[in-house]
Amino acid sequence: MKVFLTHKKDAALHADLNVSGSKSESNRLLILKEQYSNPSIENLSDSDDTVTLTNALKLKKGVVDIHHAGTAMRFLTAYFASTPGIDVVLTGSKRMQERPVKILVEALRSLGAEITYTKTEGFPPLQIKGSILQKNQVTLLANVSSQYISALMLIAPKLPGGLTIQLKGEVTSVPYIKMTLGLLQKVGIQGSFSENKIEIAASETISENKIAVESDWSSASYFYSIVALSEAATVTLTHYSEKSLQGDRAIADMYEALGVTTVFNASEHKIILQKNTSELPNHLLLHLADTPDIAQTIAVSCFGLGVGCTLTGLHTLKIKETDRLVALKTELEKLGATVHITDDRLELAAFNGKIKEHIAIKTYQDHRMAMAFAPLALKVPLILQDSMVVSKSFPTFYKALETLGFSVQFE
Ligand SMILES: O=C(O)C1=C[C@@H](OP(=O)(O)O)[C@@H](O)[C@H](O)C1
Ligand SMILES: C=C(OP(=O)(O)O)C(=O)O
Repeated sequence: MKVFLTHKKDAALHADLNVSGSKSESNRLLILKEQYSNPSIENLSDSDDTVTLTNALKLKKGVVDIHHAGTAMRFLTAYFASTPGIDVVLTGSKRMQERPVKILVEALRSLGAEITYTKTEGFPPLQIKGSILQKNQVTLLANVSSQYISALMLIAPKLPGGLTIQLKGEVTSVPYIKMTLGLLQKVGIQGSFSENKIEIAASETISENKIAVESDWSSASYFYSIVALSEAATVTLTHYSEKSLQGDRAIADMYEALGVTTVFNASEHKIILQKNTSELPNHLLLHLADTPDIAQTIAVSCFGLGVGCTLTGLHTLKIKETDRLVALKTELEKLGATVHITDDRLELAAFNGKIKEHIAIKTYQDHRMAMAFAPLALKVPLILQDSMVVSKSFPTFYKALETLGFSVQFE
């Protein structure tokens, strides 16, 4: 379904919005809860990826289809492989079958897991027979996806001797590993992460029985972009705090340079995004290896603001929901941009022309393509193809746009 987006002239860009819980935190807590029957989770993400994982965790046999959900694929591979009685074929969407999983499968096999590929070596679907994994040391490559490492960390405390994970190569998406460790520690499991070595102690029980998930900072990024592209705006978002387990909280600091000031209201757990009038840079240089999910938001904001940017550390973008580097270049250029990409960086030339109107942006089965481009409707009427992809992480996204005065018409 296509959506036609414009912003209603003179509609006020002021709103209080409720964004649901982080899908990354939620999916980690669901795996812990399945293993320990605790904790109960407040502000659970309403994303498709979290619903998919919740349903998949009820299955013990047969085909388990996790659609587009990368964390579900990786976390379940480890969880199923380490759980006796499980006998499943774990599969996903066509794209999921192109997203590599070999590094994780080999790490689990080295611990004693029974996993075989049913189609293509190195990729889902996987035939998994669960068993108790007896070993407690593993080494794996850390420069492809941190999800492999988080997957091992989440099953580690249930292994008889805990787990020591040795990381090889430059570690990517580090805040997600720290988030996993932070959540384990929050529920009373002992662990450490320093100098490429992660140690997680075995634990029969956990100490916390209730955890509130902070709302999703990757979802918040789209409101930063909206405020940045507006003439004036104040957007309040609930269930956020200044100190976060989510690396994408860095968006608050990054957008200060793009005209958005964040006020942290600690007592009400809110953030208030306000348009500031500081002068924009000509060119922005950002290294995003810690925060890959906000690269699209930033590239589109910069384009709309006429700011050039060099975004580096993007080597993981080509194995996400789509090749995000190619998708960004193709769609930004339709609007008039000049974009240069390599394997791990994107260069956008400062654009001072007129953005092309009524362009149909392709979303490539990628929720973040739709949500990253939507804020440009503040500048020009815009069409998003296959618009419902947003539900992977943010099912109420278009409702939020309407609250902010956007006209949202589906066809
Ligand atoms: O662990 C997680 O929750 C995630 C880790 C990141 O993936 P990579 O480690 O593959 O970069 C991120 O892009 C993804 O959206 C969520
Ligand atoms: C990459 C993402 O998710 P996943 O890897 O979990 O599919 C994302 O949400 O941007």
